[in-house]
Amino acid sequence: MNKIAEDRIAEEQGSNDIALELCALSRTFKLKRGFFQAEGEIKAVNNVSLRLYRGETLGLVGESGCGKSTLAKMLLGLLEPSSGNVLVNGKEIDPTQRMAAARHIQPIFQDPYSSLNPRKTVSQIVGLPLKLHGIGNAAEQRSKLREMLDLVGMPERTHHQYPNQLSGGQRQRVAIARALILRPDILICDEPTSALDVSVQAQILNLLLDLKREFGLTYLFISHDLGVVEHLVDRVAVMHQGSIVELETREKIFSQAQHPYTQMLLASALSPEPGLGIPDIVLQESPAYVMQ
Ligand SMILES: Nc1ncnc2c1ncn2[C@@H]1O[C@H](COP(=O)(O)OP(=O)(O)OP(=O)(O)O)[C@@H](O)[C@H]1O
Repeated sequence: MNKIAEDRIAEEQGSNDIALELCALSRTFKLKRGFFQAEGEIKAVNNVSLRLYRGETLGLVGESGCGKSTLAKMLLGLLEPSSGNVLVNGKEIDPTQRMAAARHIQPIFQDPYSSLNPRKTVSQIVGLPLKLHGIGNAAEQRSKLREMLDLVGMPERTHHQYPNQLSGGQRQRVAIARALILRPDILICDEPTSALDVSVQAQILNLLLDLKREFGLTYLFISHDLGVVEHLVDRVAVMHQGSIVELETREKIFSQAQHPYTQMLLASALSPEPGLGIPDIVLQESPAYVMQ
């Protein structure tokens, strides 16, 4: 989909308030010579331009290795783009100003266990951003902390526990509380439920929906699970080999997908064969679909 189509969607939504803008973002990795591979480079993200409108949930889907996490890291200022830039609320992210960007944009990663410090308690983990950013005095910090832990459904008895004493779902609740304690506008959710049991997945997704309403958040929701995406997002961007090949409203993607790769993703998601997954197809060049 091109920019004109994106602008049309913005018009239909009655919004051109842009929370996050990616302008021709690319990231190349150098590949060292190895046993199975020659020296070279890989364009993990190739000239991606996207806008997230305030209050929307944009799904980013694509098979493993298509560049979703690389894109997410650049949005969070954790990885420098090879070219292009990222604007958060109209201001460019400078990777050296990560602290400033953290007030507006926060991540939730797939594996809450590895993203939580095992030597800190729940209260220490969630309270740390307030301390680092010098927000409020000690009493105010304690009250914000309790309020946030309450909102994400962490009972008081867990507040002094360590990550290894929590369930997977509780760990993800802690990660969500930590992401929200600074009251950011935008959450980058990178496969936030794929490490969880199915029953817990639904609870965490519902929590994310409730918090979005409560705080008026904007979400970039990265997932390979089209079932989850269908229930959660307003628009879907389909990524293939580093590029966005289709970007449309959820309704259009799920009922009238145009790009052959999107059609194939949808077909494999519906496949009755367990474990079939998404085949790694190589598309023929179809420049008409590639966003400029
Ligand atoms: N630090 C790195 N050095 C070299 N190549 C990298 C590096 N990080 C990612 N890549 C490559 O870039 C491509 C995109 O990787 P990325 O992790 O962004 O994909 P992904 O879509 O998030 O996959 P998954 O869903 O499996 O997490 C892959 O081919 C990967 O091997």
